[in-house]
Amino acid sequence: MTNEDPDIFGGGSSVLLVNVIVNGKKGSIYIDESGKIGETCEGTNAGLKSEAEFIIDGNGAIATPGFTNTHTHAAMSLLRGYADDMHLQQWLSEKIWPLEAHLTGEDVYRGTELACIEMIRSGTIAFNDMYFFMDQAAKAVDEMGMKAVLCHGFIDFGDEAKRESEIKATEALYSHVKGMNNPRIKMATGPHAPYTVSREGLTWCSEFSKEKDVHLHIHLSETETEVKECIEQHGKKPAELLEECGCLTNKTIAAHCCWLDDAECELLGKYGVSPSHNPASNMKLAGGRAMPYQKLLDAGANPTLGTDGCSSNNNLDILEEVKFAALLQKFFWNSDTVLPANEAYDMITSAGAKALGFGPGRIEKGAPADIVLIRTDVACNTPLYNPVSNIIYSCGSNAVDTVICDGRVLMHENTIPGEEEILKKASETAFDLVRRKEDAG
Ligand SMILES: C[C@H]1O[C@@H](n2cnc3c(N)ncnc32)[C@H](O)[C@@H]1O
Ligand SMILES: [Zn+2]
Repeated sequence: MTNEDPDIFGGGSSVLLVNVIVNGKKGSIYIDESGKIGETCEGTNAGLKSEAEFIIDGNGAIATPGFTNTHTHAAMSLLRGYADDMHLQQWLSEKIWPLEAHLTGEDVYRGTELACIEMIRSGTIAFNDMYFFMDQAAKAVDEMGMKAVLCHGFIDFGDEAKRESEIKATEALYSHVKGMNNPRIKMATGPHAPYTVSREGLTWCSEFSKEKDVHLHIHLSETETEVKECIEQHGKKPAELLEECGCLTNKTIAAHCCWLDDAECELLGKYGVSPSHNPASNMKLAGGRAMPYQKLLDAGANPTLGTDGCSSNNNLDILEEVKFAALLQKFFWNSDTVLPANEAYDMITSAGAKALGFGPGRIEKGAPADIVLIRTDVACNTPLYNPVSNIIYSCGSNAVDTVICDGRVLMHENTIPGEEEILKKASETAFDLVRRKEDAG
């Protein structure tokens, strides 16, 4: 690839991608100054060459729509490797939550920057994030040039005072994001899970989401224990409880969904919910069951893919995740045809983009220019019978060369501006967080 000018990272410029494989054919893609795809055509299109401020020679790369990660806790990148090989409830209550009690806004800013670097490196352009101090997450996303739906993790454990403070945090995030007026950044309500949020809390979140027309992001049926406890406590299965509280809509993203039964899959389908499959996290925390992908799809839900946070994964590599998804579905459901490559590809492109409301997730005229170039002059792409097969089953993120989000180049020739400094700061911040916790006893 030819263009060495560092200004290519600035954004707001027209860019012509030449010598790429787009929608299965050799061609070029013109991106206009507003960050939209002007046109795609076969050949190099000499006419457009004079108009474009930058020309990127893809050298035969595959141009794919950028990928979407529909469930993560980005700033948990700071907790990577902090607590592994534990049972989920013990992991959360004995290790993760006590450390998170010492988190600051600065930690979340640095952790989210680190997460963005990692996501960009695997071709991710958008993500759905649930954490704390989300104004600081928004700052990092704004600067890094990605797209995100951000929510404050709302946890009340049935306590009214706690609920009031979670409501305030959610309202504050709404005002903050509105004030940023950045179309790449949206907010959602984030009731953590049916086992950490009261009926009143769930209902408040669903009503707020409807009133403000924003997404709702929740963990659903990750473990068998939480399903049993939900039935004991509420006399209902988790998805039924969410329906009763108004939490199921086509703007709902439900992470995990491992233990849903057939009737619950039908409920998610009826409301057009987007389930987020998190195979690496589920395997690592030994959830014991894979999301019923085929049942959810057949019921009319919009299955998508997420990495979960870095302390249960332990990375944010969507290309690794999508291979895990395609393999886990086949292994767990004992079916060699379930979740074929083209459907796995849809999960991280069109379905993910639809879930978060960020364009069609396809390379077509008028769509946001969210485009990733994947090198073909590498072993994992040789031979190239079928680009989609290679992306799902053989490519590692080391083949990702260039990442463009809303027309802004975030990575080019494997370089992300400022990366070294971001990694250094994140490492210092992580050690400082652990030290603060230890000092507090
Ligand atoms: C937003 C909240 O969600 C927690 N969190 C992180 N990973 C998981 C998981 N697999 N299941 C449930 N909660 C999780 C974070 O640690 C934070 O406390
Ligand atoms: Zn999670």
